[in-house]
Order: sequence, then structure tokens, then C-alpha cells
Amino acid sequence: MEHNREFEIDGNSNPIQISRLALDIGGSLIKLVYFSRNSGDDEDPPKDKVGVSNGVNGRLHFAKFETAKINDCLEFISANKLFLGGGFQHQENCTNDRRFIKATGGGAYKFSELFKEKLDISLEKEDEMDCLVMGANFLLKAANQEAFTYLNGQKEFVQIDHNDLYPYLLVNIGSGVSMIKVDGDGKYERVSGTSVGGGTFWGLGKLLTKCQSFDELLELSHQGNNRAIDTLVGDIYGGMDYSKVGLSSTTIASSFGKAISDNKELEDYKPEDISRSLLRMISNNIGQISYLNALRFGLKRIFFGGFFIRGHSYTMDTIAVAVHFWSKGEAKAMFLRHEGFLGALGAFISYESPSLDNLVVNQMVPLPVNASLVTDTNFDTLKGDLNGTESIRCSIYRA
Ligand SMILES: Nc1ncnc2c1ncn2[C@@H]1O[C@H](COP(=O)(O)OP(=O)(O)O)[C@@H](O)[C@H]1O
Ligand SMILES: CC(C)(COP(=O)(O)O)[C@@H](O)C(=O)NCCC(=O)O
Repeated sequence: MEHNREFEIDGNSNPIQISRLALDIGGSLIKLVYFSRNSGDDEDPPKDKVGVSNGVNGRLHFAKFETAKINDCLEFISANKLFLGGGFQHQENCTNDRRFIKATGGGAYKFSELFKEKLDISLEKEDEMDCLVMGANFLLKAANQEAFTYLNGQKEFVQIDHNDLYPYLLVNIGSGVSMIKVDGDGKYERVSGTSVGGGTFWGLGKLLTKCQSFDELLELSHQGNNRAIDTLVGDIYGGMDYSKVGLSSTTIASSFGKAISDNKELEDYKPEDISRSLLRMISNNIGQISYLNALRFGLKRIFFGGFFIRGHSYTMDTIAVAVHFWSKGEAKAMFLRHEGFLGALGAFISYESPSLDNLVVNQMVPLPVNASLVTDTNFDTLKGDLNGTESIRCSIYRA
């Protein structure tokens, strides 16, 4: 199945360039969002107020590559000719000097020359925080079943009231963590951050467990028991709660604390226990810092994005419990289905204008597994992860 046709004929026999690509090149992963018209989706194209066709129906596709394997990403873009549809315009306006892609993230600067050299494409840089906020606002307003809570293993979708969305705290857990207070479209402030994020989990985990992939490390954590390496309150208090300050005996008193007294070598610990401890330590810490920032600004809603989460139950549970525990139930942790693609979506939207008005989501549509990304071998099989096997059905209007 072909997904990346660059030109299609609209109802007026005009060739329309319909494929459009935007990138978010982060410290760990490159995220791609691109639009394609699907011949199977033959709804009428969007019309303007006087009934003239002024856009196209299609799908947004999502893909990701490890930043360290940027050449695979370049090959994917080239093989699928994604760059041909940089903008959204009539073919006659499309000249070679418009070979550009909107790109955000640090890599948009770092790899600018590489894109020019290998694909003859210029990266038009968009600010990373602008894009994260734009992507989050877009999804929260336009996509169905985007935000959900996760408590006691239960995922519950949250109906977002568009008139009561702001303010909220956006916590993006990528390689590092950014915390952004969002007050409206384009209105935000990056209020905090921490370097203890996804890169820390993967980096330390790799060193300590010899895992070869992030997914392997994450899978390991499923089977691990953090009590083997973390010191619990009960370990210090002779099996008892420290109830005077509200600490139960099973609360972690000191992450990795047992490694001091156990008199063991690294090899004596199970990699799965290490992975579990690490995941819990980092998720808990992020949940706690997020809550403290929400408290600083009186925010009740915290949305978590970034690929560290990966729709992983234990990660979400730990973050949600931390927020719930510290806020005494006052603040709510929410997760986003398109967690890692906020920045790339923002860059995608920025093609036309910083407004969301010309991209309209119709509905989320699951694609057959083999239909979306034929040449990308980086996709993962962890459950709950958006691996390019889903797309958003949407319409793009001409500005
Ligand atoms: N396949 C993967 N390879 C590497 N890291 C992954 C993968 N999937 C999820 N991650 C996690 O996601 C983090 C990157 O998240 P992301 O939101 O893409 O941030 P960045 O923009 O910094 O790359 C990594 O540091 C790691 O914790
Ligand atoms: C520098 C970054 C914005 C880069 O974004 P990333 O590639 O990690 O998604 C991010 O790593 C970050 O916010 N780090 C934390 C820095 C700090 O506030 O201490």
C-alpha cells in the first residue's frame, strides 16, 4: 500500500501536493509526522463557506527512529519521497527552492548540514517549546480520546472541555524533562525541568544491566522486584510503618539503598530488579517535581508527554501515584496517547500558521499493522505503544 503519494487530483482536476512532513529531532529519538491522502478514505474533501473544495482529507502518520541511527531516518524519508511535499500548495507553486522541512528539537540545529548534504533539504527550524505546546493544545482540543488517567491499572479517557483547558502543566519526559505552564495557544512559560529523565533511565539502565535496547530494559522491569535493591521504610523501622509522618513500611526510603549494605557486587543483583528500581526512582522523582511545580502555580491538571512513558503501565502508575500521594488527591496526572509526538505535531502545524484552524481531525483510525511504515524496522512491539500502526484521519484546509 502506498502512503506517500505527493500529488493527487482534487475535485477540480487540480494537482494538489498532499504529502507533508515535519520532524522533531531529539536527544534520543527522531519523530516524524506526515500527512497523506488515502484513496480508501473517499469522503468529500472539505469545503469553504460557499461550498468550494478548499482542502483534502487524509491521514496523519507517525514514525520514529533512534537519533543515533539518523541515516535510517534519512533513508526512510528518501525512499518514501516524503520531502517532496514540504508544504501544502498547488503543484505549480512548488519549486525546488522550496525543498524544506519544518523541524524542531536540538537536532534541527545539529543535523542541519547532514540533511542538506544527503537529501538537499533545508530544515526550517521551529522552537522546541513552541512546538510542544502547539502539539499538546492541538491534541487536547482536536483529537478524541487523547488524554487519560491511569490509576490502579485502569486507563480512563478524560473528556476535555475546550473552554476549560487552561491553565495546565505540561511535563515532557524526553531525554531530559521540561515542565511548562500552559495558559493558552502560544501562551506558556517553561517553569522548570530536570536532567533526570528518559535518557537517565536508558543510560544508567544500559550500564547497569547490559541491555541492548530500551524495550528490553522496559520489558525487564515487568519481571523485577525493586525491594531487592531499594531500602524500604520497613527495612529501617524493623518492619513497621513510620506512621507519625505518614510513611508506610512499604514506601521506598532510599532508592538503591540496599546496595550499600548488602555487600554484593553488581552481578549479584538481577537485571530485572535493577531495571524496576531505576524506573520507579525516576518516575517517582518526576511525579514529585511535577506536583511541586503544579503547586507553585495552583495547577490542578498535569499532562505527561514524551517517549519515556511509552504507554507503559508501571511508569504511568508510579507517576500517577506520586502525583496523587503528594497532592493528597488534589492534582491529577494525565497521559497522552500521542505522548512522544507533541513536538513533531507542533512543527507540522506550524507549516501554515501557529493557528490550529486549518487542520481538522475527523477521527483516530487504526491501520492494518503492515500498512503504515513499510521500511521502518525500528518499531517496537510493546503493548500500548503508538508504533505507527495508528493514524489520525483528518482534513487540511488551505490557509
Ligand atoms: N526505542 C527507543 N530507543 C531509545 N529510547 C527510547 C525508545 N523508546 C522510548 N525511549 C525513551 O524515550 C526517551 C526519549 O523520549 P523523546 O520524547 O523522544 O525525547 P527526545 O526528544 O529527547 O529524543 C529516551 O531517553 C528513552 O527513555
Ligand atoms: C534540553 C532539553 C529541552 C532538550 O529536549 P529533549 O531532547 O530532552 O526532549 C531537555 O533535555 C531538558 O529540558 N532538560 C532538562 C534541563 C534542566 O532543566 O535541567
